[in-house]
Amino acid sequence: MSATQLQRARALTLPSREAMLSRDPSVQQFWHTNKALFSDAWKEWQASQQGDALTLDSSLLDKRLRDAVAQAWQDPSKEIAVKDLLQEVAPGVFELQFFNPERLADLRQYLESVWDAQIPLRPPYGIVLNRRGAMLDSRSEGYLAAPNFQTFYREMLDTYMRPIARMLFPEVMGYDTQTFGFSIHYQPNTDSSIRPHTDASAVTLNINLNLPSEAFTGSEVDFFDVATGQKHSLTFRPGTAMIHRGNVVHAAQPIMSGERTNFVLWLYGDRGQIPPQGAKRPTIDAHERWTTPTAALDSVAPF
Ligand SMILES: O=C(O)CCC(=O)C(=O)O
Ligand SMILES: [Fe+2]
Repeated sequence: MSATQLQRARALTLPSREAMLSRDPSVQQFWHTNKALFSDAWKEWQASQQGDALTLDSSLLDKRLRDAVAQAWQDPSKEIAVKDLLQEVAPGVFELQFFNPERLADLRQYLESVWDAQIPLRPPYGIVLNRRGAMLDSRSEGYLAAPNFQTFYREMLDTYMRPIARMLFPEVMGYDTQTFGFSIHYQPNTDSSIRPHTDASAVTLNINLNLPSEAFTGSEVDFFDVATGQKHSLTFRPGTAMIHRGNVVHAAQPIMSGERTNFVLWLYGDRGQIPPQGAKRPTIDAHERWTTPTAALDSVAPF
């Protein structure tokens, strides 16, 4: 009997961490050569999961957010109800309850099953290589191509993130056609921190996936305010998200105990464009904000 695509994908050996870090050409070739195989394997894996599979949909999200967003899509003049759920926790950094903490166990279990699938997944290595993270966007090599996850990923970006980003940062309008995303996982002694940097995004939504029972210490995210020279250290609570322009300098302090898991989602324009420095904040009608761009998704990946 011939092997299935899932079996074939599982039989492959992931490029070494050293090869990935040195960006050895063989690594890109590995992902490129096996792209269709991995895509088929994820479909096959998903089919094999039916029955005990979690329905990945907006029922995982905070109910108040879900209701306010649904109302704003119906009637954009009511978007203020969404804005009321956002708190500015540092200059230009807004916090919101994104996931329902009580549903995070389901989502995390899904992500565990993704690891158990043993299909090669490419970890993110933007600034540092995060060993227990995965690329989420279809533009990325070795991304999490399970179709139901992809539908959910698009919903997070299209239904939730983009209109919220446009409300807070109107200058991103038009620089928000393209998407990018990855997951990260910190734990002491392996991947524990990230140095100060800006993101190559117009806007970043960083969502925490820690269960209420998963306490951690350290791992504050520092946001640097260039205007005042002040540093604001913020701590994620389960299911909360922080949304900020990509050009805000930020860093993650070392995690001292426990673990932290987040989804990091980006929006930017075609060919990686971001709003020019000091871009004026245009006045945008609410009806323009609550729309989904029709531009084709390009295939440029920031890393
Ligand atoms: O630690 C965090 O949550 C922030 C991660 C981050 O800034 C990044 O991956 O670009
Ligand atoms: Fe970042």
